[in-house]
Amino acid sequence: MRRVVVTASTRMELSELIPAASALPFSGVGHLPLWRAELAGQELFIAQTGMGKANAACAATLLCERLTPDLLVNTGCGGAFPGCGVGVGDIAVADAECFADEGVLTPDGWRGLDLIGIPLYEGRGERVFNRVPLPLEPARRALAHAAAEGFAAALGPFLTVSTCSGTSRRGEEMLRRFPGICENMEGAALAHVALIYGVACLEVRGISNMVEDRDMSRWDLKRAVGEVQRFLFSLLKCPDALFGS
Ligand SMILES: O=C(O)c1cccc(C(=O)CC[C@H]2O[C@@H](n3cnc4c(=O)[nH]cnc43)[C@H](O)[C@@H]2O)c1
Repeated sequence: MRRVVVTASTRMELSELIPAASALPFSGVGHLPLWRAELAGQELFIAQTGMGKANAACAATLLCERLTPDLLVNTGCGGAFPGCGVGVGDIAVADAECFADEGVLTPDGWRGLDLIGIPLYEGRGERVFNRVPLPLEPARRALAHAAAEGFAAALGPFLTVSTCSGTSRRGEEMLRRFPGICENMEGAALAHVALIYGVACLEVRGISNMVEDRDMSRWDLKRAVGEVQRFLFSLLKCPDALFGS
């Protein structure tokens, strides 16, 4: 039976998926709040990682060590960069993840880890500095599934940050570092651990806000996490869409 592990940083981002999948609490994987279900002939684990890169990397390591998943799916909400093709309530699918804060601030501006010359990951013919590649086929199948099921969605690179971009100016600065459609706080860490363990990784997020001057009245966390969980549940019920036929 194929094993799929879904992660999100907060309980709110899993609040509809857990009951929809009839998942039950499962203990024994470190400190992690975890649920287990069987869905469409697959074993599904749903884990709450906590917010940010440190929590995400710790959780992903535990999950890869203890559960040896066939696929790691990271979900939750995220901010969309204006003009990238998605808005609040839409779905963003990652084709790569970038550690967008890791680098050097030089007198001539910010530079990525290639300036230092020491990769974050080296192996299987790859040297990864800031940009962690994600397997393209699961991402393309997820995008096609979104279109088929009537969800507005876009595919593109995601940026993972420690400091959320709460101004348009900061958002523009981040896009000068790396092209991207969606900002978040965990994805690159999960993609990085999945790469180390050789586990396929997919990231799908619901857009809760635009990356712009911070105005919480324009955010819709509830709609974002609702849409992405409905989308993800529909995807998880279709092993062909998840793994290919
Ligand atoms: O209060 C704020 O200014 C604020 C800024 C960014 C995110 C939050 C949250 O409460 C959610 C954190 C959670 O959601 C992801 N997320 C959602 N939108 C963004 C964003 O624009 N930039 C970065 N991360 C975002 C993130 O992955 C966290 O897990 C509050």
